[in-house]
Amino acid sequence: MRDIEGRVFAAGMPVAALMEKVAGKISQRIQALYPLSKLQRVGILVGPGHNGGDALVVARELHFSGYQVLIYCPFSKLKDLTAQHAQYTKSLGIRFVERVDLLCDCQLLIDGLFGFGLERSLSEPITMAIEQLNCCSTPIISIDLPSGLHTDTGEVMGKAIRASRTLCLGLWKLAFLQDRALDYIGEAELIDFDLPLTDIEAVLGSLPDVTRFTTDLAHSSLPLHRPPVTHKYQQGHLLLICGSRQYAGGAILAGLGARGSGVGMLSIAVPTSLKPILTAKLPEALVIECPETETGAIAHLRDLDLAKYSAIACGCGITQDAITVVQSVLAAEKPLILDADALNILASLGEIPRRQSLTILTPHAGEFKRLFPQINLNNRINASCQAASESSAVVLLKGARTIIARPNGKVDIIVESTPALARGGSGDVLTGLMGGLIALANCAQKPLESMVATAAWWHAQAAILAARERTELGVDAHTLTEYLIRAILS
Ligand SMILES: NC(=O)C1=CN([C@@H]2O[C@H](COP(=O)(O)OP(=O)(O)OC[C@H]3O[C@@H](n4cnc5c(N)ncnc54)[C@H](O)[C@@H]3O)[C@@H](O)[C@H]2O)[C@H](O)CC1
Ligand SMILES: [K+]
Repeated sequence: MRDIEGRVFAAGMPVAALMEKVAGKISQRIQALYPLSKLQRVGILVGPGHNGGDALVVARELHFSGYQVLIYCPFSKLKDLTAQHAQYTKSLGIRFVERVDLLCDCQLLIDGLFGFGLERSLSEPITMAIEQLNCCSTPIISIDLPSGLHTDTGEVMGKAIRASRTLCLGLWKLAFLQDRALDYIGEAELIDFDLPLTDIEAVLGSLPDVTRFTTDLAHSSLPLHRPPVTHKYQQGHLLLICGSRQYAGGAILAGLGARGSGVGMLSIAVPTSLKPILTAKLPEALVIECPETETGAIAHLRDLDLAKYSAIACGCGITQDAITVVQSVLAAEKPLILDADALNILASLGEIPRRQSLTILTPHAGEFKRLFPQINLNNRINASCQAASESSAVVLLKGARTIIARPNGKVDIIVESTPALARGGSGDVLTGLMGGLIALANCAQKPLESMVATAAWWHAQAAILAARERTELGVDAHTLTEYLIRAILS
């Protein structure tokens, strides 16, 4: 953003004019959210840089609209433009308070302490003030970014404002896509202020590396329409390898996820003792019974011809005893998804083999650390990219904001999701669903890599819809599978 605005200023746009335009939009939005009829007293937190300048313009606009405005600015040295706005707001008779507790009876707070210019950890007295403000129950709207968060990593630099809503300016900053920042950001909203596309592209490239994966993108790759003349083997054949005597449920849920994908044929390889239950739950699937280890895991894949499948998904409920199975699928020349204990087995093998075909790894943070112990997970976006580049696999890192990184550096982030998915079994559903989509796409010779994000988007949308109808408590993994089709109808 610093480089983009630099180009805009160099082209002749005055800095003050841009601030006036941006802050004008912020104050309009605030007035729409909190009209004068609802509340009158607004406290404004002003920092030393241009984030503080934005806040002072907002203070002036709200003052002229009839709000009672109080300003708290605990800095003696302000940037020039900010200092000018401070001088003018004072001249208008807007009250500056010395102590943060004097804002406690405000009905709304606007946070303009720091934006993307925060460059080191905050210290006293600011940290103390932030702590006090976070304890008031007053709603806080942050300008650009909650003050105290690092704009890229989302790290809390000492202390950070816990906003109820954040108005992000111009372009989404990376912090909005980092799990650890989400508690501070509250509702996230983008305020557009007409940055020229040529300047954005000059800095970020025409296809930015990081993409927010949206409904439009998903719909462009969902295989919603079939040719009028086709047969089941032309609609993909997925081999799911899953389950153990200990974990039968993972196999069933992965199977139901695959069913939701619309894949033409579904084969499920399970230990012998699981055959009756899988046949009962998924009558359409071909259930392949495999010899069992003493512990009830799949011992090996018999003489299965792995070449006949369009994709393989392996791992749900297999336990760490199914080592031979994971070795066999790694050697198969088919698109392969590894999840759950297949990832733990892969980690124990010590090395991720290079494969000719696409490999997709779907770890949560714990599995990620076992697979890539040398990669620091502090910045989830960078960590996923590094993992994808090192392993030559597509890495899907599960979380509140699931990240999908490709070996070529492209990253998709699922920006709409729900904590309802934090529940046993929901990952198994995703693996089955993704396996089905990859099998379909491979059979239709469509791009495979975009299907990973499409599956994650679909899975999240189903959970959002289910949570809306049933609350976040009502989205068990089995119920989730029943919302898959409904999620793409709406
Ligand atoms: N293009 C846009 O998006 C526009 C954004 N605007 C707003 O400007 C800020 C960024 O302004 P900038 O002055 O560069 O940075 P900050 O206001 O975030 O603060 C920098 C200021 O603070 C000092 N500082 C940094 N770290 C610390 C610290 N730990 N403790 C104390 N002081 C610190 C630093 O020295 C600077 O003086 C952006 O977020 C938007 O809100 C424009 O208004 C319009 C265009
Ligand atoms: K801020």
